[in-house]
Amino acid sequence: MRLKPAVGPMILRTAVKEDEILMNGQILRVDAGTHFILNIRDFHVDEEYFPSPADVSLERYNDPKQKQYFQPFGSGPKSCVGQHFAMLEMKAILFQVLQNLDFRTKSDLFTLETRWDIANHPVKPDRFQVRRRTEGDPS
Ligand code: HEM
Repeated sequence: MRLKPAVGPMILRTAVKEDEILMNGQILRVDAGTHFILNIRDFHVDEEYFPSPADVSLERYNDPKQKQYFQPFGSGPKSCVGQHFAMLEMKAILFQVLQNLDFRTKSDLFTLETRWDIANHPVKPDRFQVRRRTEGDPS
């Protein structure tokens, strides 16, 4: 969801009124009606928000800054209405699948080439080795 956000990666916004925003240390004047295209993936892999961005670690989300900039569902009043349902559904499915099956792949998630149609998926089919877990396997 961070390295390969499932949906997007662009979030679109339009300024409803004239405003000023701080960008790269400079104040930028914005006219009403200005369109913004925000790339979620770009800031998900920005060193400034996510140190060592290629590393996968759940500990990241104990850090308030990384938690704030993790935006796979967008944010604000136009964010994804299905996000809580989607999180529950994904956790339930992953729990069942990972409890029973062990997946191995030679691919590196950071460099794996993917593209977005509606959802994000690998450009080339990937090869996974799948094995049924047995009792006593390391989790
Ligand atoms: C992994 C699953 C999902 C991801 C990553 C995802 C991601 C997103 C993103 C990035 C947006 C744009 C948010 C923005 O502009 O700030 C969005 C909008 C939306 N999503 Fe999802 N979504 C997911 C699942 C779902 C599900 C399960 C539903 C419905 C049950 C849903 C319904 C919607 C709707 C209706 C919007 C438009 C909200 C609006 O414009 O006010 N999404 N989603």
